[in-house]
Amino acid sequence: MIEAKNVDFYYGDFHALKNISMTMESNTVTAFIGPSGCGKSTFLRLFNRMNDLIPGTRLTGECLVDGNDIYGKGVNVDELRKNVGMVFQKPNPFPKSIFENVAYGLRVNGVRDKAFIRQRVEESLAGAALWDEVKDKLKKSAYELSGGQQQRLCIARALAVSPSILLMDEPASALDPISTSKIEELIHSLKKEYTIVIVTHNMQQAARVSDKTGFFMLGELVEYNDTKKMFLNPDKVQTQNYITGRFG
Ligand SMILES: Nc1ncnc2c1ncn2[C@@H]1O[C@H](COP(=O)(O)OP(=O)(O)OP(=O)(O)O)[C@@H](O)[C@H]1O
Repeated sequence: MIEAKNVDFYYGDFHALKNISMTMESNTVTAFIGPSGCGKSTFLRLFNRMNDLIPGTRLTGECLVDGNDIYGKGVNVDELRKNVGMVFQKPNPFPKSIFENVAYGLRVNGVRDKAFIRQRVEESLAGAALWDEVKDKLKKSAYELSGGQQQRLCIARALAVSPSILLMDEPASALDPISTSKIEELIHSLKKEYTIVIVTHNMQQAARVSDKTGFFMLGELVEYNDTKKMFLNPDKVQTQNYITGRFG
C-alpha cells in the first residue's frame, strides 16, 4: 500500500533520512517512534509531498502509494493529497463554521451538490466520532469546540474527501488524557477503512494503537517490526535501550 524504497532525503546539505526502505500495509496502523529530530515527521511528510513546500530539499529513492511512484512524472499532487490526508499536532481548524470546515475539501474540489455535501459532512463527522457532539451546532464557529473536538474536526475534514490513507503527526500530543484516549479509540476504529501512519513521542500510545512500529534514530530506520515484538522483545539493542528509557 505505502512503500519506501532506498529513500534518502536532504535539507540542503543536511542528510535527514538515510536509505530507508519499508512497506506499510493497508488497513493497519503504523507508528513511528524515535528521539526528537530523528526524521519521523520528515519521513511521514514525504507521503503526501508536504516537503515539496520546503526550498532546498532533495529526495532520492522511491515513495510508492498503491504501487505508483508519487514523485513520478505526471503525478497530480492535489489528487495525491486527496488520497493521502494529513492531521497535524495542533488542531488547525479554519475560521469557519463546523459544517464549513468539513465541507471545505469538497467545495474546493468543485462539488456543488448540497445534499451530497450534507451527507458527506455527516458521515465524516460520524467517522471522526464527533457527530453526536456537534450535530445541533453545525453553524457555530469551529473555534467554539474544545481542543480535542477541534482535532476530531480536523480528522473529519481529512475524511470528507474520501482518502485511503491518513498521516497523523503527533495528533494527540496537544490534548488532555481524555481527548487523547478518544483519538486513540478513533484511530483504532478508522483502521477498518483507512491505512494510518502516526508519528508519536508517546511510546505507550504507539504500543496501544499500532500494529507495526518503526524506530528511527539519526535519520535511519533502526528497526521495523510488529508492535508487540518491538515492545516485548525487539531485535536491536538500540530499540531496547530506547524503549526502556536509556536515552531519548
Ligand atoms: N525545514 C527544515 N529545514 C532544515 N532542517 C530541517 C527542517 N525540518 C526538519 N529539519 C531537520 O531534520 C531533522 C529531522 O527532523 P524531523 O522534524 O523530521 O524529526 P522528528 O523525528 O519528527 O522530530 P520531533 O520528534 O522533534 O518532531 C532534524 O535534525 C531537523 O532539525
